[in-house]
Amino acid sequence: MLSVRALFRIGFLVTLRATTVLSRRRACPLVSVTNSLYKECFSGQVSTMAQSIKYLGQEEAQQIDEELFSEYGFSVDQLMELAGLSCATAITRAYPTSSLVKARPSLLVICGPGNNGGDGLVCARHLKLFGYAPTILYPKRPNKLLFQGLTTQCEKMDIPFLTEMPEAMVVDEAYDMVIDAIFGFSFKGAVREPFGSILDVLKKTTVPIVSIDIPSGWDVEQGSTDGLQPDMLISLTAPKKSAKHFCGRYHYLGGRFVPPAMEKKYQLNLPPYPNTDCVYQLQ
Ligand SMILES: NC(=O)C1=CN([C@@H]2O[C@H](COP(=O)(O)OP(=O)(O)OC[C@H]3O[C@@H](n4cnc5c(N)ncnc54)[C@H](OP(=O)(O)O)[C@@H]3O)[C@@H](O)[C@H]2O)[C@H](O)CC1
Ligand SMILES: [K+]
Repeated sequence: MLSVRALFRIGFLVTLRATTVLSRRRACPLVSVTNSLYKECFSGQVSTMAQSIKYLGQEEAQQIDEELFSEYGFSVDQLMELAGLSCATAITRAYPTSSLVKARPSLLVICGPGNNGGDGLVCARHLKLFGYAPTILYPKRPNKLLFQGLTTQCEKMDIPFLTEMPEAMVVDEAYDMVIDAIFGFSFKGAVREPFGSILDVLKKTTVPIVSIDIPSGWDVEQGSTDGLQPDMLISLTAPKKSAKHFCGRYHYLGGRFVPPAMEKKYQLNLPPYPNTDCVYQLQ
């Protein structure tokens, strides 16, 4: 006899499968479909697994970030290493090298001027170790030791750096995908150069785009109707409100570093990461 708990578990797996099929059809807005499926299938204990993960506003995301440093004693490079590693792990799960079409699994990693860009540098380094061939575009580099160190590490790993953004057709020909590490949760206002032109090129490309934390150029809470439409989103710590408008195929959660007391204080309701995994597939 199957227990009630086992039945809930089976229902959960069936829902995940249905969600995957729907997402491959790029049904949009996907998340509301997903949520209604969850609501339909689950009432009770299991529903707390995915249904009630908190979607953070911009100020709350920045507050949590600040508190991790000031109250919990983490350093930026510590969290950035974990964030970047989880991004590389999620990408490896969604796009294993064997599934890519180019002779070499070539990725273009575009890094912005803040910590989201730092996550991109760390992610590129780990992807190289995982057997991919990343190339980095890092047009606006902060004058800080942390970012200089991350850049040196990539250079020493023979990861090439581009001096300018290639045209959309060149991107499609040369790379299997683009990793968007341009802006994260501190993005505000109209996009300034050189990133406006870079995002314009990205909107014309057809290869899959993987966005770290937020699709760059999207309002952190409202999303965007005419912005990037990434194939994959990797939310760090907890999804931001704009993630409700994500219509791509894969949504992962990474950044498994939140202390339980903080999770409780902000009622994040994070899902249970399996075993020692540093990522959790939300969709
Ligand atoms: N706790 C966590 O989850 C961690 C997340 N990490 C990652 O960090 C980012 C947030 O990093 P932050 O440095 O605060 O911000 P951003 O990377 O989003 O970008 C800041 C830079 O972007 C420039 N900016 C902002 N708006 C615009 C715009 N409209 N046009 C052009 N440029 C813009 C801004 O420039 P300023 O001139 O305003 O200074 C900054 O240079 C988070 O999303 C995660 O990816 C950590 O790695 C680990 C902890
Ligand atoms: K991004």
